[in-house]
Amino acid sequence: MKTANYRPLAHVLIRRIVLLATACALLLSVVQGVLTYRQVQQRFEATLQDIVSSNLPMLSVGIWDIETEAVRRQVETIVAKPEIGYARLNVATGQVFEAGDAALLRAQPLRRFEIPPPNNRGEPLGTLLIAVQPALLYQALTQALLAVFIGYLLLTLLICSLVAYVLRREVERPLRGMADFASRLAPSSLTAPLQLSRPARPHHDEIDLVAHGFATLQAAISRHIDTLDQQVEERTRQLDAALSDIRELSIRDGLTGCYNRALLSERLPSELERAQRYRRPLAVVFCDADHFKPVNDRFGHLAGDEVLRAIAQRISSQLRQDIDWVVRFGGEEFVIVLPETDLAAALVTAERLRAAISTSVILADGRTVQITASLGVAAFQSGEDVESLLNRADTQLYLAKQGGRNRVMG
Ligand SMILES: Nc1nc2c(ncn2[C@@H]2O[C@H](COP(=O)(O)OP(=O)(O)OP(=O)(O)O)[C@@H](O)[C@H]2O)c(=O)[nH]1
Repeated sequence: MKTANYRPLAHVLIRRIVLLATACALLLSVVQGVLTYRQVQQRFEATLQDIVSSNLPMLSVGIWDIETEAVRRQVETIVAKPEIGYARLNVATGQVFEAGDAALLRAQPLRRFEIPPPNNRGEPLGTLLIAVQPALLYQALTQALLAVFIGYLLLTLLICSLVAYVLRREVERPLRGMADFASRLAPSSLTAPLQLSRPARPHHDEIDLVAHGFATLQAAISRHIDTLDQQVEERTRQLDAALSDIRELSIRDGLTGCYNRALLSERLPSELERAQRYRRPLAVVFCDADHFKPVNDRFGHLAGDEVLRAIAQRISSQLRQDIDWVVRFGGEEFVIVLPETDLAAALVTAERLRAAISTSVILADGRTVQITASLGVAAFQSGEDVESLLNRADTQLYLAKQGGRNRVMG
């Protein structure tokens, strides 16, 4: 998977939570700001009402008694309040008293209060115009809004930090651990356990389920690989056995179980090479059943086969196990290879073979077949090739046949 586009899930979640929380904090700040603004204004209004209700009666008395100085002081007393920026008293007689910052007159709407006569009967004695002190209002408003905004901001930061910490610990680290584990998985490390080092919890969650799924999958794959290994081992064993069988079939004669000519061609050259190199003796015997055709003619081909098997068995029984070897050269003719054997010893062996073959063969059906064999012996001569050696042994066989059969020549 491409890593360029990779962004940890916990980071995405934290980002979104921070954005949403900030938006919520801003929204709440605005709402809270509006409410605070209204509270501050109400507070101002109450203060104004308070000032007016405590000062209007005294102004009324002052105007009624025409105490100009007292009226002026009263107007100044009103303006001395921090909430009031400017006050102007228009008396019905035309007199004007004012105090405070006259510029505020144009800056904002004025609050107008009628001054009733002391007995509350008759026309108002004048009008009191009041302009509030905007700096104080703004200051109060700003402080309140700032407090609200900073409060929400700190709360948002705190909550986001906690959420980020929890998400990192509970989600990001285990997920990262699983991702690393999955990317490192290889056939050689299939049994390595997934360790997430999570704090102990009373219940399981999705991450535990995925980790458990990993373990189950690993075990299943491991079992599957083991089964495959066993199958491969078993198939290899069967294949080896089949190859061995095929090899045996390819080098054995089906009727007698002796080696065949293919094996002779393959193995005799190396026997000669070894004899040549180490200057060791080696002899070859050609053995051919005498008058075998009449055996077939008289007892039948299957009986002939039986006799051939008996001859092969008799030859093998007279030889050294795992040293000498017998080849069915064709028909009723056998070649016996005698490593580490000189001509004299080979002649002795051949004579033993002849004697073993010439005892009568009792067939499975009880009939008796009398058989003999002629044998020609040749001992390896230094520098000689396979063909020459076989030819010389064959010649000796021919001589044995010519000499009257049932004999050994060499
Ligand atoms: N039953 C059987 N007979 C075989 C087999 N191979 C060859 N023969 C027979 O062996 C006989 C060989 O005959 P010949 O070559 O004339 O030789 P022979 O009768 O043994 O006479 P000499 O070798 O001259 O003593 C033939 O009749 C073949 O049919 C075989 O596998 N089974």
